[in-house]
Amino acid sequence: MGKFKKPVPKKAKCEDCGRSFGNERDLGQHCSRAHAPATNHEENNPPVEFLGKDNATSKLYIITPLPGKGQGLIAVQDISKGTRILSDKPLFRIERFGSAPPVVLEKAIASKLDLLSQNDRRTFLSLHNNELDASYPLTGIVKTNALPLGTNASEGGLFPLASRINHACVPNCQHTWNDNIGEETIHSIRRISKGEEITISYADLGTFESRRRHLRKSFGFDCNCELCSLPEAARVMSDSHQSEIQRLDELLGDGSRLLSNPGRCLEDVHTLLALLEAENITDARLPRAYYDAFQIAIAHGDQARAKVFAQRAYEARLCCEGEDSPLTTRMKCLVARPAGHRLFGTSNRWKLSEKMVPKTLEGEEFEAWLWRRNG
Ligand SMILES: C[S@@+](CC[C@H](N)C(=O)[O-])C[C@H]1O[C@@H](n2cnc3c(N)ncnc32)[C@H](O)[C@@H]1O
Repeated sequence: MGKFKKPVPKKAKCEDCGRSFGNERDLGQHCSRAHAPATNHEENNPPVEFLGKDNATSKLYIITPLPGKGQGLIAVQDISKGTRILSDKPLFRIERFGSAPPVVLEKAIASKLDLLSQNDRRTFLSLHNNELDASYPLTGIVKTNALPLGTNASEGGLFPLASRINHACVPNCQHTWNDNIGEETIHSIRRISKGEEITISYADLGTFESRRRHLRKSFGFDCNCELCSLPEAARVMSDSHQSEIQRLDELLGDGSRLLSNPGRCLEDVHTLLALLEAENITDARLPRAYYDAFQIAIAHGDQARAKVFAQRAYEARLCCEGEDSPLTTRMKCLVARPAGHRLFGTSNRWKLSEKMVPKTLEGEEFEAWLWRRNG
């Protein structure tokens, strides 16, 4: 199974947006949703105000109409970073639609609905439908709202609450399918103020133009989030960061490079992290980058740095997904025993015991050691 011992499998591509996903490095989400053109929200979904049921006592959010967006979730109190805002069971699961004809999909969805309680069926039918084509209303609802059930998922889920969350290009929440509990979790990845909208990203889409094209074509709206509203000069700068983030992320998926040129790969992770910070990105790409650094270190026998990277990956994963997520649990085990990773022993180039994490270094000096910047 060793990613870097055997040739790295070619990354699968999201059928919808073409973004790579699905190798074991991709611990985060790929394109989150099925895609469909727009229709008028307010017509399809009469406004309802809904109090966050998972948090009925603490009232973290309400579901309410938002100008130009249909419905969405608004925080009704300050929410600290790393909070599980909600955890949602799917109404039903459905295979990724691929290229099946709509009439077949419509039938498949109808047979799923037959198995639901009247209440759940009503909830499904109340979800937003972006499709202009009224001939396949069930397919439209699924395409607008389905979230993938995992990174390599062949299935998507329809959710009463999570499917109500709107998109932002730099969102304040991470959505994750948690296979341990069989629910979609939504975690705050930065502090959210009372009155702020709760948002997730429907896909990591790169530059302003590519985001705009994709969101218009697939979801029928023009995004006016903070990132998409930057003035021209700032947007040019952000676009160059976003492109570089995508390039480095792809590059780090090349396992053979990690074996032949670990120093350069580590440098790339360091650059990637700086760019994520510059773009205020604290989503699942953060733990993934630290996990990349962990793998580089452990593949070359450096258990000391691997331990530090594992700890950082664990903390970032915990924030995005919570303690009960399979990936958080896995990272916790690797913090305890970095050598438990299958790549350990691939090479002894940087061999260093776990006990060799320097105790006297702090701040910049520690970072210089960690990233091997001392020559
Ligand atoms: C999964 S639904 C989200 C909930 C939806 N707003 C509702 O009323 O149920 C996705 C749809 O919400 C709308 N939407 C999501 N994010 C948006 C945004 N940032 N700006 C405008 N509309 C948005 C789009 O119509 C999109 O197709």
